[in-house]
Amino acid sequence: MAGTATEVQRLTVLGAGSWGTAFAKVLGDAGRDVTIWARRPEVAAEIRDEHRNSSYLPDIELPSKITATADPAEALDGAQAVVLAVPSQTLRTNLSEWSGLLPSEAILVSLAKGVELGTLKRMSEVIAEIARVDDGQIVVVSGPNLAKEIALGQPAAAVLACTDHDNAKAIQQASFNQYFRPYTNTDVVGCELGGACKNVIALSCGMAAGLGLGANTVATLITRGLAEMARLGAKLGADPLTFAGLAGVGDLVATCSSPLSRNRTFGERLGQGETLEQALAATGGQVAEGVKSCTSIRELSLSLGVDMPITDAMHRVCHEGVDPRRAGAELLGRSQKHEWS
Ligand SMILES: NC(=O)c1ccc[n+]([C@@H]2O[C@H](COP(=O)([O-])OP(=O)(O)OC[C@H]3O[C@@H](n4cnc5c(N)ncnc54)[C@H](O)[C@@H]3O)[C@@H](O)[C@H]2O)c1
Ligand SMILES: O=P(O)(O)OC[C@H](O)CO
Repeated sequence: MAGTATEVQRLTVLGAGSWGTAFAKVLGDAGRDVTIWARRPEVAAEIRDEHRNSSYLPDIELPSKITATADPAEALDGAQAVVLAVPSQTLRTNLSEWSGLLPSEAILVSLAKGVELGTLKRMSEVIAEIARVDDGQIVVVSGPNLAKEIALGQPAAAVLACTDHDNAKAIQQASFNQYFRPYTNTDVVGCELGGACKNVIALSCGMAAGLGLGANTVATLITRGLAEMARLGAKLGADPLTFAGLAGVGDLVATCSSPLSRNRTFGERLGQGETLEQALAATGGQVAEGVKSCTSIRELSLSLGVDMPITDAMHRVCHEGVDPRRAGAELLGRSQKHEWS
């Protein structure tokens, strides 16, 4: 943990969705110069000229420190840190298009919470592969960070995980402000698994709510969800303490209980009887990562021999047409066991 963190003043955020825009605001409110890349030129123009992103964060005024462009080369020019704020399943394609433009020394900051379908890789693994950087150059952001609340300036904390403490510290200094308190951590595996797995558990909690079930059921799903993500983490070398922290319990509680969560809302729609297609159509183009990550995390758990029954149930409801009530009954009817076995 020796060394001095470089001061990061100029950052680029690639992705102008909910979290990319809210995180850019965090950085701007911390006094940093931020350029957002937006896929749609009209979104870039609105951010640059009117300091708003009405598609994703209506009614939020963005700091004047933030500018935007739809040209990735212009966005990345001179960046000391590059924040990747696109969905986990498109990150590989997005990053492949940008990799030749990334400043070689820039710290790469990952906001995405998911496990890639097919490769079963965590986001930092995808970034290291495509950008050809060491893992010490990649900082993972995780924790209870519902974008709208952060954009409103409501107090929240996060974890910045990196194997290189100085790089985590540099992003900590760049993002710390009056309402956003980032902590550093070196457990990248645990922080990424926590962020990806909690989306699947939030689907299940939403589904329970959609079925008219109450707080006991939700608390059971959160707690047993924590147990299954911790089992997966243990198998992959994560620090068990991470799951007791912001990237574990913290994010589970926020995502599984807030109506602002896209994953919880998605699950609620399924619980109310909507089909996958109907629930997808209602997302307004915003990503509910758990819908795809339930499949990749399930495959990962099967390949490692880790029991993840809630994740398995969510995969079967989302992708095998199993009725939520039946999935719930099957979860309850599994063989009896010790709490920690
Ligand atoms: N929204 C939150 O509260 C929040 C908080 C923490 C982490 N996250 C994570 O951050 C990541 C991004 O989430 P978000 O909320 O900003 O998502 P979003 O759906 O609001 O925005 C996604 C952004 O990616 C862009 N994009 C680029 N290429 C794309 C493609 N091929 N397909 C779809 N979109 C593409 C979109 O234009 C959009 O600007 C996710 O992994 C999410 O789990 C979100
Ligand atoms: O809206 P969700 O369900 O993608 O959750 C957002 C964040 O990950 C909460 O920390």
